[in-house]
Amino acid sequence: MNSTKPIIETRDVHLYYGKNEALKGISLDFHKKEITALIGPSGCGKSTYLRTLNRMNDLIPDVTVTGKISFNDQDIYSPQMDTVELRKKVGMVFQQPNPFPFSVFDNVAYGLRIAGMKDKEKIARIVEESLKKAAVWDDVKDKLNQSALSLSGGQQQRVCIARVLAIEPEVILLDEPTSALDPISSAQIERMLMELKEDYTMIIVTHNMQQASRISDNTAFFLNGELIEFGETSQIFTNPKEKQTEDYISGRFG
Ligand SMILES: Nc1ncnc2c1ncn2[C@@H]1O[C@H](COP(=O)(O)OP(=O)(O)OP(=O)(O)O)[C@@H](O)[C@H]1O
Repeated sequence: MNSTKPIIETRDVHLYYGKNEALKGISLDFHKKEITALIGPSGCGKSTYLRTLNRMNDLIPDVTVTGKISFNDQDIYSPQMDTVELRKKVGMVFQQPNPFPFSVFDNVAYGLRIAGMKDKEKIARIVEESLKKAAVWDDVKDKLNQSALSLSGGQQQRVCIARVLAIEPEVILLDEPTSALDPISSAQIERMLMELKEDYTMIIVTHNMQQASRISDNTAFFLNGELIEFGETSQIFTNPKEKQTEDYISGRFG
């Protein structure tokens, strides 16, 4: 296990939707430049937990979060936390590609312009770099002024990843980023994520066990709002300590 200081630390995190307790005391750490997969059956709280890490649950009414979550040693639930800044540093990619109904270029430039950047050359440079890092530049370099909605699903998802990269996050949260895509697009995204690991910390929710075992360093298995087991991915998939983990990864339930 990694002995460096975690970039994100979570301690005894409980989350309630109204009275329904969806997370029942999760403690888990994430280290720089590692990919962690969150796995578990539908409804076990993976997406809910992922959203606590950049306070996306704040946007849902009647949610209560207790426990502690820190990013770079800052308590992200403290009243001083600027959630706009937090979500720049801890970006998110969703299951369905969700480009804005603008051109490819404007999608990726969006966050830069919102942040007040006016230098057109600088914006163009960052857009190109981000599209290259997201491994979609060759597909779109002649279509920068076309609507992002005219691209394939896989290309749209990579443009959405470029949009996140443009605002220089440290952590990228990915909620089933390939489940709406065909196998070729999924494989392209997996390759890209493994390349991005050189520079970013990533946490990915996935139902695809092969995907988790191919790309992640660590795996956390959730069940009914609890963290059942966390460990190196190779250990979780070859020698799980808990019977529930073994049953899940061997397809006996879920
Ligand atoms: N916006 C919401 N309002 C109320 N309850 C919610 C909301 N989102 C999720 N829940 C409930 O919280 C629990 C955990 O859901 P969550 O979506 O986090 O699970 P999951 O493991 O990500 O599932 P899946 O793999 O199907 O996406 C479920 O019981 C779900 O019904």
